Amino acid sequence: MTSSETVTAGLSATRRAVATARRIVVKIGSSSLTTTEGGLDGRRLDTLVETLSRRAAEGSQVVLVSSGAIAAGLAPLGLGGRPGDLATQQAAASVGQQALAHAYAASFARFGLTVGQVLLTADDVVRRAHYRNARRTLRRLLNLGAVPVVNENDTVATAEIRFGDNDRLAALVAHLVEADALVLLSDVDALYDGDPRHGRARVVREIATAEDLEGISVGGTGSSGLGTGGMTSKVQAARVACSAGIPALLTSAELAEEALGEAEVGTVFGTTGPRLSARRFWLAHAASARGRLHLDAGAVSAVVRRRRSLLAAGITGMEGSFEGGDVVELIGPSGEVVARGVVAYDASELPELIGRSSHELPAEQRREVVHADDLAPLD
Ligand SMILES: Nc1ncnc2c1ncn2[C@@H]1O[C@H](COP(=O)(O)OP(=O)(O)O)[C@@H](O)[C@H]1O
Ligand SMILES: N[C@@H](CCC(=O)OP(=O)(O)O)C(=O)O
Repeated sequence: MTSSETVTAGLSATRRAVATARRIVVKIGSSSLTTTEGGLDGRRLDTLVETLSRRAAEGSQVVLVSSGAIAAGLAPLGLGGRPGDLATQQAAASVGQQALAHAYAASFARFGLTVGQVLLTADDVVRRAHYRNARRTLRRLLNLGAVPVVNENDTVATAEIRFGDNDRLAALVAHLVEADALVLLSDVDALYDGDPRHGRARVVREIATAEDLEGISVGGTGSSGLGTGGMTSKVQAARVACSAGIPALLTSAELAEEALGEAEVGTVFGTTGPRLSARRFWLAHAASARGRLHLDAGAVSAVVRRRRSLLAAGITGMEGSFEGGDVVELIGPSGEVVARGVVAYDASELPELIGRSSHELPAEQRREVVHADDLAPLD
C-alpha cells in the first residue's frame, strides 16, 4: 500500500467514524440558524432537528451545541445588526436564548425527544470541580435519553471569562461527554484553501496531520456578520478534538443529513492523538494558566518526548504570580508553548531554584517542579 493509499484508507475510516458514532456532538453556528432581519429561522432549525432526531432514533446519543442566542435576539429587540458592546449582546442573548430553547423543545418534541438546556461559562470548564460537575450533568442527561442543547451562558459571562466562540466550546463538550465524533456545521460546505468569498478557492476534503494545513489560509466570519469565530476557530476546534482522539467533520448545515451518513461532503479531520484522560485534556485545553516557565532545549525534550517530570535545572526563567497547584504554560527556547502542567511551587519559591540541579539543592527542594503525571504536552 502506498502512503497516499494509507492516508485514504485512514480518512475514510474517519468518515465511517462519524457515520457510526454512538455519541456525537453537533455544533451549529448562528449564521445557519438566523437572519439579521428575521431572527430565528424556524425552517432551518426544524430541518436540523429532523436530522438529529433520525440519528437518535437509530440509537446514537446526540449533544447539540447551538449558537444563535445573540443573533436570534436582534430582530425581537429591533436591533439592525450584531451589537459591538457586551451589555447589548447580553441583552440580545437573553431574549434570543429563550427563543432558541423554546424552538428546540417544540421541534424535538415532534419526534418524542426531550431537550435539556445547558448553559456554560468558561469557569465551568476552567475550574476543575466545575468541569467535573458539567460532565456529570451532561452524561446524566444523555443516560436519561434527553438531548442536551448547549450554549455559552452569554447573559452572565463577562468579557474576561467568555469562551467567545462555540467551536471551541463544542470541542470541549465533545471530550467532556466522551463523544465518538464532532460535527461542526456552518454556512460554508467545507474548508477551502482560501476564504471562498475572496476569489477562487479549492475545497479541502481531508486533514490528516497538521502539515495538511500548511498553505491553507483561514479567515474571519462569513458575510452574514452573525458568526463570531470564522474558519479559524473551526479549524482550531477540530484540531483540539482530533488531538484528543475525537475525529471531526466540518460542513454546512444544509449538508448535515449527508454529513452524518458516509457521504463525501465537507472536510474531515482525522485523529492525531490517543484519547486523553479527562485530567490531561482539561490541563491541555481548558484550564487557564497563571504563569509561564521557560525551558531549555534539554528540558523540552525530556518533558515532551520522554514524558519526564520537569526539574528546576531545565528552567531558564519564569513569569506570573502563581501558587503551587496552579496551571502554568511551559515555553520552549523559541517562545512556543510546548506543554501545560500543574506547578508544585509558588512563584516566590522558584527564583532560587531555577537552573540548579537537584544535588545542589537542599532535600526539601528536590521535588519536581512539574510532575510527569501533571503534564500535558501540546502538539
Ligand atoms: N479557508 C476558508 N474556508 C472556508 N470558509 C472560510 C475560510 N476562511 C474564511 N471562511 C469564512 O468562514 C465563514 C464561517 O464562519 P462563521 O461566519 O463564524 O460561521 P458560524 O456562524 O457557522 O460559526 C464562512 O462563511 C467563510 O466565508
Ligand atoms: N454564544 C453565542 C454564539 C457564539 C459563537 O461562537 O457563534 P458562532 O460563530 O455563530 O458559532 C450566541 O449564542 O449568540
